[in-house]
Amino acid sequence: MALVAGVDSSTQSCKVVVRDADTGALVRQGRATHPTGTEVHPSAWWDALQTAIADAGGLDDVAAVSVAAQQHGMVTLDEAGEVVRPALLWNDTRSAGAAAELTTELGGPDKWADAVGSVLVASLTVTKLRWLATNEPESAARTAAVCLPHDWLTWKLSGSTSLDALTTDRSDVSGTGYWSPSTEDYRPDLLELALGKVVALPRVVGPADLVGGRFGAGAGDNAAAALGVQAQPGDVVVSIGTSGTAFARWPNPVTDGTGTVNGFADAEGGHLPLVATLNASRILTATASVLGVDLADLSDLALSAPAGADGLVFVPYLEGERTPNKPDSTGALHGMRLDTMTPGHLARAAVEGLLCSLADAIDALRALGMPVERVLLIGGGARMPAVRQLAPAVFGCPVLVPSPSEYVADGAARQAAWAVGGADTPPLWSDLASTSVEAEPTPWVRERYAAARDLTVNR
Ligand SMILES: Nc1ncnc2c1ncn2[C@@H]1O[C@H](COP(=O)(O)OP(=O)(O)O)[C@@H](O)[C@H]1O
Ligand SMILES: O=C(CO)[C@@H](O)[C@H](O)COP(=O)(O)O
Repeated sequence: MALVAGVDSSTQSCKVVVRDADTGALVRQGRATHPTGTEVHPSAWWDALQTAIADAGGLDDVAAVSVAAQQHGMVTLDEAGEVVRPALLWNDTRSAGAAAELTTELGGPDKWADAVGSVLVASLTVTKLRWLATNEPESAARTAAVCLPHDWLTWKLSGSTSLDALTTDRSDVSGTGYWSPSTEDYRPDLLELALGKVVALPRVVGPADLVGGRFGAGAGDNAAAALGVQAQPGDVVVSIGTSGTAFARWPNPVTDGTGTVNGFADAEGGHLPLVATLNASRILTATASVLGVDLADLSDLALSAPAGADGLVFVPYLEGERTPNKPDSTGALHGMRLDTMTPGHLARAAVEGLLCSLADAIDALRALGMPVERVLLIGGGARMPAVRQLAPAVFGCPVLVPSPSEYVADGAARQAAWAVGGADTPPLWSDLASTSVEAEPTPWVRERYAAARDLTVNR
């Protein structure tokens, strides 16, 4: 029995799974936590990976390992391969001004969408490079190479210290803002526009390539999740992690000049139009903390209140927001009355606010012509019964909830199995165990949310 391993180095933690390469059966797994904050030294990811690997019983017996990770994080390396400064993560909004500058300099949002598949917001790596050039010119001057979290971890695992050995994959590089999903080429001119110079970039390897004899190409975490749930055309995957995302596999590059949908590539040679929000599972943890309850009690409270929380609306922009692009926004509570000031109403409004923002994301994919035949709900937040139960009511369609698993790490493991097997397509692993959840649609919940979501103030 050949074994493969998959890693998910995500925002809040690192997870490692070891699976049977032929059947996909889970053999062992491990995890470790990441530091909080939106600026993290990559060595913390490396330490967490070592802990998670040890927790998973080591990787000596696996044929291949693939690393998937949070997207967009800016990892800067000097000539010697040393990290120049802590990475700015996807949810760090300090480069919002840089995004606006670069947008103007290229001639507007459509120009960026055409060039790199996405309209610029602070999440994209290229905006972080402009921020670096403007605010830390000494660090920018020392920077000899730029890569992403999964590129750096794969390189470190390989033991290499040469910048020439850095590799990435289509799915993750498509979120940098200096690679075109249409031509599948880097745009060094855009890198130079941002950073003031061209630096070394990872070589983009194919989805099923093996690097250094033992490492898969790796992927952005959402593309890996699509591999992990074995997403098919017509499926929309909704993930509730630190970020909220909705994405679908699609054969052609997608551009959306409004900036709602990112035209990313996937990890199978196709494309992955994706909507991402800055606020998702932490809406739940923050609300539980305010109420002084745990997540299980928050779920019970939410289910104890009526649909629509009697008009209480929670606009969940607690960390600013990326979609819609409101980096300086704060969240808001609307509809506060004596009778809606109860823990149950607040819990309900938090869950519904989260789901309404994701329903908007699904609608944006639909508006670009993506079929929504099945909605698959994954990520840590999908473990909450209230989220699972209310999702079909808010989304207005049945929702498939795959049984809890680390789908990003699973997808990375499936990629590793693909690389080892050498077939044209990833191996078909056994069908997901999942539950279909249905509920009577509650369109008024979304109408009320739509009326409130623009009523926010900035920090
Ligand atoms: N039962 C649960 N109910 C609600 N939220 C949960 C539950 N279990 C985990 N979470 C939340 O899910 C998040 C982690 O999910 P995950 O998908 O691993 O995120 P990420 O990939 O961003 O690190 C945490 O914020 C955690 O609080
Ligand atoms: O920025 C994006 C997608 O564009 C996020 O989805 C990150 O990739 C972080 O993912 P999680 O840690 O929340 O899973």
